[in-house]
Amino acid sequence: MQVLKMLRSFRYAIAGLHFLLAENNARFHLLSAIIVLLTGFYLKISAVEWTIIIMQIGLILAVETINTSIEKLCDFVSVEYHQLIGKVKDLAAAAVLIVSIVAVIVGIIIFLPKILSKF
Ligand SMILES: Nc1ncnc2c1ncn2[C@@H]1O[C@H](COP(=O)(O)OP(=O)(O)OP(=O)(O)O)[C@@H](O)[C@H]1O
Repeated sequence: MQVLKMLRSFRYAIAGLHFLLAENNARFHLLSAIIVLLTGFYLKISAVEWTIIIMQIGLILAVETINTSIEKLCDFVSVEYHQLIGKVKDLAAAAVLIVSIVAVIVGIIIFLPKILSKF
């Protein structure tokens, strides 16, 4: 019974992933993740570096998913312009911006020395 419930929740989560992939921002993040993974293979990064990079990618995709979810909820709650809805959406977008900036910095720290050493 418990296993069936878990499987059903998993199916809903997969449906959520489909909704997410319909969003342009999420597609951009996914494409960026693929480029970062390919760069990691090319530059032969270490196991620790892979762990950090994969954690960054997971964090961005998870925060983007929550941001998209908040946007949808806001659109349902208020179709009309409302200052507070604007604030909520801006805050959710800020969360994505924060993790993205951190990921770029982490990417620079890991990849830049390896790229420079190729020249
Ligand atoms: N109902 C609203 N009331 C007030 N401000 C809003 C409202 N809807 C959107 N905004 C403002 O417009 C910005 C962009 O909102 P929007 O819903 O278009 O998000 P988005 O980041 O462009 O996402 P997407 O392109 O994925 O739909 C929000 O961050 C907010 O400042």
